[in-house]
Amino acid sequence: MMSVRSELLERFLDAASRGDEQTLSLMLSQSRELLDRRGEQGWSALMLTARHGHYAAARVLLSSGCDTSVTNRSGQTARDVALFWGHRHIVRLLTSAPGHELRQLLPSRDAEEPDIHFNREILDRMSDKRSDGEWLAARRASPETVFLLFHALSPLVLSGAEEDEEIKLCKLRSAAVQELLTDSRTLEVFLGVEKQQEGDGMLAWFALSTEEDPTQLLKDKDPSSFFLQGAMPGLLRLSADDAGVVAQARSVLAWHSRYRFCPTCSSDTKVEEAGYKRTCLRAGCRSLQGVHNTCYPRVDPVVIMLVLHPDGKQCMLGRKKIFPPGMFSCLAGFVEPGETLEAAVRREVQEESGVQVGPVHYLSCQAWPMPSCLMIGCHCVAVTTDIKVDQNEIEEARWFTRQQVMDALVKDKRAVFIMPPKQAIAHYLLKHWIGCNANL
Ligand SMILES: NC(=O)C1=CN([C@@H]2O[C@H](COP(=O)(O)OP(=O)(O)OC[C@H]3O[C@@H](n4cnc5c(N)ncnc54)[C@H](O)[C@@H]3O)[C@@H](O)[C@H]2O)C=CC1
Ligand SMILES: [Mg+2]
Ligand SMILES: [Mg+2]
Ligand SMILES: [Mg+2]
Ligand SMILES: [Zn+2]
Repeated sequence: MMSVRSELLERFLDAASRGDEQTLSLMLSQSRELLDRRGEQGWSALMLTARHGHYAAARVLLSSGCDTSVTNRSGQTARDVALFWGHRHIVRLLTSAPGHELRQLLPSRDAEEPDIHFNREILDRMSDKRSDGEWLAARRASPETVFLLFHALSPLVLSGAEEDEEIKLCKLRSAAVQELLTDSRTLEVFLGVEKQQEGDGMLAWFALSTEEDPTQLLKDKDPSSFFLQGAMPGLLRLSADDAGVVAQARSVLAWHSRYRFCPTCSSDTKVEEAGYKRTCLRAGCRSLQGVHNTCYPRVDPVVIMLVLHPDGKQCMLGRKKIFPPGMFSCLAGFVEPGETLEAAVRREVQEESGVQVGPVHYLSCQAWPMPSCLMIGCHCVAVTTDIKVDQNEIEEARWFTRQQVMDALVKDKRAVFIMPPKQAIAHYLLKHWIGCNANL
């Protein structure tokens, strides 16, 4: 028996083969995700209209923002199919298709990966050492080893930083944390060894965390050290090197604090692999057979996108109620199970602004440890432009011109909105679209 979903798709593809534009439009208005899907033969609706020379039906698909670059199993696009079967009017239509033009509005990627806040990796994680007890014990005992302290997911930092200065992590040595290391309540996560090192020693880093204030167990507490209050904006003020380490440590610790019990059977668990695994203590638990992702730290993928107007001169930004006054940023949303990044971008934009999106282009990503998101940054082009915001999530969404974005970037007095902070990937998506140089 065919599932309802694939039956729907076969009906849609059949309408494309017959050139039945009414059915195509009707079905798309109910379920837009049919647009670029391929059937059992590997053909999309657009390819079928191209195969049979149905001009009007092909236009219906194109005006819905259909992706002209999709290929069948032989690697042919709809345009290739039309060319092969001699439907020249369709070839012409596809060559000048809006999808084709819209795609050109998408800025290309930088040759180098951008150095966005939280992304820098100064440590080699050495995951193969996580189960090597002897090696870990030696690193733990080494006087040079760096220990970071966390309490309620906040790192211990050094005071003294002025308002606009970087906040520094308090890096403790082995001798200071002896009591913490032997306390059974301490949670320990091995973070890795420094990549850039003088000499031939290995400089390892660990994160330590306890439920009660761990500084009570410190030998010689630095009176000027304190736990950062709240994630924002403190974590954004860390240096790029420290921010990368904290992104890793905070996400793993947040996972421990939220997944204390086995998600499969709710029994107690024990920590293994230097803080990277929790194993159920109940013999016979299903999570002990094979590999279960419930035993490992979680990462939640989130798409974040700058929606470009089909005129190429404007972009859409929205604001949540919790944003500081005047700030507008890119729309974002969690990727749902069984969804591609492109589909997630189209769905979230549609849900939050009512705007339909055509082509989507991945640009770059950012670790976002609140508590463990991976922000997947995209540009995309809208195929409709009327905004109708989802009041639950977004207070307001608007189209902004390039000039307005430029004014906001340089904090000109004419600026009509405030940019998201430069540490957020939303800022980078905007800046990349404007094509500014790094000095801005
Ligand atoms: N670095 C940056 O520039 C930005 C980062 N973000 C981050 O992206 C995250 C997601 O963006 P939203 O617009 O809030 O997502 P969203 O548009 O999917 O809406 C959030 C809602 O989705 C539901 N949801 C679905 N899956 C979830 C999951 N795995 N965890 C939590 N809630 C889930 C909840 O009901 C939640 O209230 C934010 O929590 C924020 O931390 C958001 C914007 C900018
Ligand atoms: Mg959202
Ligand atoms: Mg949403
Ligand atoms: Mg969502
Ligand atoms: Zn279990």
